[in-house]
Amino acid sequence: MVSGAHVLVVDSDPLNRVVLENTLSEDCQVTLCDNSDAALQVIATNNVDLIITDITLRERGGTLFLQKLKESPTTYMIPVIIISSSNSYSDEVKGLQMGAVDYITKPFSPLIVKARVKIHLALKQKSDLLEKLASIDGLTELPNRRLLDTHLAQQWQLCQSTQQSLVLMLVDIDYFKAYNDLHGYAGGDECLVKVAHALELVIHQQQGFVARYDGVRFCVVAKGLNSQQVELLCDSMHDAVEQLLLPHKASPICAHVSISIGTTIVSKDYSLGIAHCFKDADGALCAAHANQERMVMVNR
Ligand SMILES: Nc1nc2c(ncn2[C@@H]2O[C@H](COP(=O)(O)OP(=O)(O)OP(=O)(O)O)[C@@H](O)[C@H]2O)c(=O)[nH]1
Repeated sequence: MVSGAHVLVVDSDPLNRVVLENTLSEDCQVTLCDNSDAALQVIATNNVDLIITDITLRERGGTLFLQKLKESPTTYMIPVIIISSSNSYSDEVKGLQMGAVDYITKPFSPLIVKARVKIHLALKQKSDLLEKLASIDGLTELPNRRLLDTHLAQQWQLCQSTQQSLVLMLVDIDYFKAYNDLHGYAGGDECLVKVAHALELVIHQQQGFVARYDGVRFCVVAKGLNSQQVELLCDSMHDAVEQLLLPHKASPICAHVSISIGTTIVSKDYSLGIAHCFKDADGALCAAHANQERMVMVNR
C-alpha cells in the first residue's frame, strides 16, 4: 500500500464503513462519510488520494456525486472505486464510463478491496509524479512555462471578475552571456538556480507565483498590488539577487550578478488579453536594459 495515502470511504451502511475502515486503516489514513454532501466537504478541505463509494447509479444522487467529482478541475484526478449492491452489467459499464476506475459488487471480499485499492493508489502516485514533472523546470525546479500559462489564465479570470490588479513581470539576469563565457555553462547553471531560489523566496512571501519563462528570464505573477507595492516588490527582488554576492566581473553595471525587470500592471483594460500583457512586459524589460534602469513599469 502507498504509505500515508488518504482514502475517503462514502457509504450509508455503518457496518460497511467499519469493515472498510478495518480493512484499510492499517496502511492508509481513512476518513468515513455516510453521504455524498459530507464527502464533498471533506474533499474540499483535505487532500484525498482515493474515494471508495457505495453510490447507486440508478439514483440521481449517485450519478450526480460522480459527475461532480469528474467535472471539477480540482477533483477529476482522484480515483473513484464504486462498491455497489447492484451486480447489473449496465450499472458497472455506466460507472466506468462516468470515470470510476473500478467497480466491486457487494458482498465484497476485504482482501480484494485492499488489493485493488493498492493498485489504484500506486497508479495515482505515478500519475501525480508525471503531472509534477510535466509542470516544473528541470534545472531550477520552479514552475515551467506550461504551469505558468495555466496559472496566469486562472489569475487573469479571477482578477477580471474581482476587479483586482494583475501584475506580470519579466525578470532577466543581466549580461548572462558574458557570465557564461567567464564561468562556463555549468557555472551559469549554478547561478540560474541560485537566482531562481532567491526570487522564489521573495515572491512566495508576497503570495505571488514565479516560473522560469525561457532561457535566463523568469516570470512573476501577482495580484492586488498597486504601483508603489510593485516597486517595493521589485526592490526586494533586486536586493535578494544582489545579496547572493555572485561575482560578475564581466558586467559593466554591477560587481555582482544583477537583474532587470519589465512590469505590466493591468487594473482597467483586461480586454487587451494575456499576449498583449506579455508584449508590454517584454517592451518594459527592453527599455530597462537600454536605459540601465532596474525596473520599467507599464500601467494598463
Ligand atoms: N548556463 C545556462 N545558460 C543559458 C541557459 N539558457 C540560456 N542560456 C544562455 O543565456 C544567455 C542569455 O543571453 P541574452 O539574454 O541574449 O543576453 P545577455 O548577455 O543576458 O544580455 P542582456 O540581456 O542585454 O543583459 C545566452 O548565452 C544563452 O545561451 C541555461 O539554461 N543555462
